[in-house]
Amino acid sequence: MSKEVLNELREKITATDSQLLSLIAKRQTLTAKVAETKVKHQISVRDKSREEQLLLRLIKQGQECGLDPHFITKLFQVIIEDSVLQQQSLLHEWANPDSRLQINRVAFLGKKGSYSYLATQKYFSRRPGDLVEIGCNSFAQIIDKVEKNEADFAVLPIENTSSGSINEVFDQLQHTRLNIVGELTHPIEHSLLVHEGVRLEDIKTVYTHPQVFAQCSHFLAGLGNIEVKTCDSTADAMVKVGELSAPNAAAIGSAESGHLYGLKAIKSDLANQKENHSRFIVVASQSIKVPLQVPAKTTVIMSTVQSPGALCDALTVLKNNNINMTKLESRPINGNPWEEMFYVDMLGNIEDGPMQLAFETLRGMTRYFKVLGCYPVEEISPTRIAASQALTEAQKE
Ligand SMILES: O=C(O)C(=O)C[C@]1(C(=O)O)C=C[C@@H](O)C=C1
Repeated sequence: MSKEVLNELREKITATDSQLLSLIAKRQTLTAKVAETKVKHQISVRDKSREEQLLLRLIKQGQECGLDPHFITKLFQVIIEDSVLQQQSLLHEWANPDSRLQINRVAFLGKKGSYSYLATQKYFSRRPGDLVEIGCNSFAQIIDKVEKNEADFAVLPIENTSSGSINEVFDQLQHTRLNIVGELTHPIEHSLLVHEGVRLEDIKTVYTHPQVFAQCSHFLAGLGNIEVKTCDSTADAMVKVGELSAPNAAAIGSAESGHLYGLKAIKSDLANQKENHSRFIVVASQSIKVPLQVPAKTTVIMSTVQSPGALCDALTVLKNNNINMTKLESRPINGNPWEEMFYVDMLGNIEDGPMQLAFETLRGMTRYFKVLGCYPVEEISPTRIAASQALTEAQKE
């Protein structure tokens, strides 16, 4: 193929991609109007049966043009997820006009390129206002920035699918007056980052964050006799290796961020578990109002009385009010040996009748009870039934 033919084809692809972008933008304008209508008529943002119909039709239509049903499913799941999140964030803005800021000052762990930095970018890309990044060295410093009004929000990692709960963050939440106003899940894809030309067998020292060390322990054990040096964040690990001229050092971090420090990924997918995701919470001084059309989560902390079955009794209150608990974590109470503070995440809006009833009962039977926040659920489970149904139908034809 001559170079001119290739160039001509590429120009056509570029033009087609531009049309695709315009169509996606047009779809977004339409879904924003849908959001307005839903607010007026108090209809839920998510309508899974509409999504199913939509996917079924698209898969069929796509097949007529020779497009793979798996590809169509994946593509539209992403488009619908974006549409739901976009609508949720519009509804949130309309319900909380005072929280709309021109500038969002956000404190997070590490520097440019840390996973918390990537999560911050992702979360605030959907929100109005410019982002001012405030990189911090510790969780305590992050919380302090918001408490002293030097930052409007803090983004904190709370749990990871490989290494579990991040205890230090739970402990910070015990003592702060800040509120949880949001959450997000971000894929954590660890790569081994080195200077150009460095090979795996040259590496003698790996710089990493302790949580990342835990998440990649199998890979690191397989490297044999190497020295592991811990850093405050993955970005610090990248800075360190970026500055070192030694050809035998590597950092573990996101490949996407490695280039910020002149580093290149020589090995990816280092985590013990393939599905390696972190859940982050967003905290602020003021609580927010979550519109009833948006799926919500509420988080509380409580300490129960010291009697047999006290925790079980407290959780039964949730069960009796048909409240679905999504996480239960316990942490020691500082200064009270063998006593525990329980963190409970549950699905539902704090304004729901059953939740109010449950909290009233819990306040009366626990030693300590505090709502940490009610916030929109940001995890959008893709509509799968429709996809598998359509695939079966397509195979039959
Ligand atoms: O049709 C709606 O009700 C929409 O909100 C739009 C849309 C979509 O993007 O197609 C998004 C969310 C709903 O779950 C269903 C469909």
